[in-house]
Amino acid sequence: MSGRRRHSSDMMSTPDRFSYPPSPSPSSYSTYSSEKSTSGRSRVKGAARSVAGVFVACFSPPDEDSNHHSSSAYGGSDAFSSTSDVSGASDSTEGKKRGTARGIYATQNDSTRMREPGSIKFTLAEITAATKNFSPALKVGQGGFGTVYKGQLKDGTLVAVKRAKKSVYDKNLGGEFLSEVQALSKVEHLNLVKCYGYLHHGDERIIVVEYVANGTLREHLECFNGNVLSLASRLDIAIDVAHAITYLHTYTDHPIIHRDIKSSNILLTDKLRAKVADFGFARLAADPESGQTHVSTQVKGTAGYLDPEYLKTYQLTEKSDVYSFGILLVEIFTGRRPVETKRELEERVTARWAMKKFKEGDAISVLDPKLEASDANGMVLEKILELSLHCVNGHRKNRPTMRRCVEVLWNIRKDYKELLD
Ligand SMILES: Nc1ncnc2c1ncn2[C@@H]1O[C@H](COP(=O)(O)OP(=O)(O)OP(=O)(O)O)[C@@H](O)[C@H]1O
Repeated sequence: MSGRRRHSSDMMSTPDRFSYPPSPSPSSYSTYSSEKSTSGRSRVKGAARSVAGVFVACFSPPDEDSNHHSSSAYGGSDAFSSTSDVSGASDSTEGKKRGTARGIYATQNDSTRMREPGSIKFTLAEITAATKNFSPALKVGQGGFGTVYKGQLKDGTLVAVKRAKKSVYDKNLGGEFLSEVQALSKVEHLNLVKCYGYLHHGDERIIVVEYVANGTLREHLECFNGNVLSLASRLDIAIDVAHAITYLHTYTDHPIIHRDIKSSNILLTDKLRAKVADFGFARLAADPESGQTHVSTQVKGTAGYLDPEYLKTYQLTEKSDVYSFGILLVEIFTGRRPVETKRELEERVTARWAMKKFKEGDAISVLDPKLEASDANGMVLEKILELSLHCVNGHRKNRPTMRRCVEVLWNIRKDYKELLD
C-alpha cells in the first residue's frame, strides 16, 4: 500500500486469569480443526523456496507434537520459536516508469471502443478518462502489483484503478489474467472490495475495483486521521474481515485462498466497515517462470503474517489465511505491527510477545495503549488472544476454520455488549 508502512507481529498463550464470561473450551476449537480437502491448494516453487527458506530459518516453528489435541488450545505449538531479527513488512518495490498513457491511447484499436453494458472489459478510453490520463494527482498508492489511481467512471462510480507495473506484466500471463479477473468479478460480498473489471491492452494490465474511501486498517491503527479506533470498532472490523474470508473459503465449489491477509489490505469505509482487498490477486502478479514473483514479494513484504507451515511445505491452504488472520487479530488489538524491528528482542515479534504475556496472565499489558485498560476491554483482549493463539498454531490442522473464528468473534462481541450494558 501507500508509503506509510511499518512493522510488527505476535503470538498467544493460555489465560487462567480474568473471570469473565466463559470462553469457548479448547475442544470447541478442535471440533473445527480438521483439515479440509486439498482442492484449493497450490504449490509454489523456484525462487520462492530460497526466499521462504530464510523465513523458515527465522521463525523455525516449534513442532510441539505433544500439543495436538485439546491441549493445543492452550499453548499448543506456535510459530514463534525464535525472535530472530526478521525484517518485517517492508515497502513494495516501485515499478519502473511506464510509457505515457497518451502514447498508449494513441494506438487506436478494439480497446478504445466503448464497453458493452455489463461487460467487465474496460476500454483504454474509459480508463484514461476515469483517471484523467493517469494523473499523478489521482495516484493513491503503490503496491506489489503496481500503481493505484482513484478514478471516476462516466456513470459517477468511484473506482480504484490498479495499473500493473512492467515487472508484473508478461505476455504468458494473458490468459490467466483474464480468467482470474473474470472469476474474481463474480465474487460479491459486502466485506470484499468488488472487482469491476479489467483492461488488457498491449502491455497494459489494469484492474478496476471498488474505491474504498477511508484508508487502510493499518493507517487507522496509526491514527492517521487523528482518531483512535475504539475497541468496539476493532471488534466489528475483525468480524467483517472474518466474514469476508469465510465467504472466500466457502465460495461455491472452488474455495479462494486470499494469500495476503494483512492490515494494509483491509480498507475501511466512512462508517468504519471493513472491506478486504486484493483477494486472488497474488496469482495475477506471479512470475510465470518461477510460479511466484509476487509470492516472493509477499514473503518479503508481509513476513510477519506468513504461515510457517506454508513456508515449510510451500502448500497453501485455507489455514494459511487463518494463520494470517490470527496475526491480524493481535495487530488490531495491540496496535503493533506483526514485526517491530526497532523494539527490544522479546517484543520484536508482536504475536510471540503478546502470547507470552497472555500465558503469564498479563494480557492487559499488550492492549493498544491508546485504548482504556478497562475490565470489559481486558475481557475482549483475553478472548481475542485465546482465539488468535489457535489461529497461529504451528500445525494447520489444529487451527480453527474461519467459520469457527466468526462464531467465536460473535460471542466475544455479544459478551462485550452485555458487559457494557
Ligand atoms: N480499492 C481501493 N480503494 C482505495 N484505495 C486503494 C484501493 N486499493 C488500494 N488502494 C490504495 O493503494 C495503496 C496500494 O494498494 P495495493 O493493493 O496496490 O498495494 P499493497 O496491498 O499495499 O501492496 P502489496 O502489493 O505489497 O500487497 C493502498 O495502500 C491504498 O492506499
